[in-house]
Amino acid sequence: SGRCRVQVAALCRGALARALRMLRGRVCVRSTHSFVFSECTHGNARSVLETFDLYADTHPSLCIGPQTGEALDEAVGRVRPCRVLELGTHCGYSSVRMLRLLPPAGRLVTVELDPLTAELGEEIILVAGFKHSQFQVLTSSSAEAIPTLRSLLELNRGTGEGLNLVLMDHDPERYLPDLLALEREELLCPSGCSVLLIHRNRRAGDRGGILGHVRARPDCYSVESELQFMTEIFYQQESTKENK
Ligand SMILES: C[S@@+](CC[C@H](N)C(=O)[O-])C[C@H]1O[C@@H](n2cnc3c(N)ncnc32)[C@H](O)[C@@H]1O
Repeated sequence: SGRCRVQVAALCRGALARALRMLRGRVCVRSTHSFVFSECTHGNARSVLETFDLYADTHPSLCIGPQTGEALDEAVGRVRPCRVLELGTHCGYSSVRMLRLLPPAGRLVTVELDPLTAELGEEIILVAGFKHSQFQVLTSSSAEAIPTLRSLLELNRGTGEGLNLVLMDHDPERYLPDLLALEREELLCPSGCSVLLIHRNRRAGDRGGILGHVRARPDCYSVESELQFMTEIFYQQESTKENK
């Protein structure tokens, strides 16, 4: 019974730790949202981003922040994507960063697992001045969202259409399975798609095994750049490459 008590105590500690983590996550979302909502100039995406950065100067924050944000801006400016997928909306910081740089026909689908976070993130994107014709927030896990994207984005198979940019900042454990699902569903644009992976700690050094997958498939993948907090991989189907 001694061992049983120890096991019960360990279970309780695990449950408590999980509950605290969730609570902290929610506190972070609520306080980030209310700070940005009350301090920014509504309708002004730049002011929204500056207010997020101001908040992160003095509070813990899950947003990618200005440094990685600039690397993201550079990628969006270079790719000029028409169709963007973001996994992990959180409060909408990276969504706003990308939306402000999309070409006029550009559209963003962003996926957030937590319903409260999705709601608050969506509100911030609207506050920044973007319209539902430009973006959509899906409240679901990435695994559930991916199979719905073809009809949502009105993509027809075999027409060469697809996502031009994917930003993964949800859960490094999901990076590889979600990339495999995007491949399986033929959602990556055959003529080229940049996949940006955010990594925040050393443990995510192998980006959840995704780099192994990419390096084993040189026919359709290359590693474009590996920055401190962001890795860019490029997908292109061999048949669309010139002068092979
Ligand atoms: C680090 S935050 C994203 C930060 C955001 N890119 C930014 O810069 O503001 C990660 C978010 O992903 C969400 N998330 C975690 N696992 C997920 C999954 N499997 N599918 C969708 N969202 C997920 C979390 O709820 C959290 O809000």
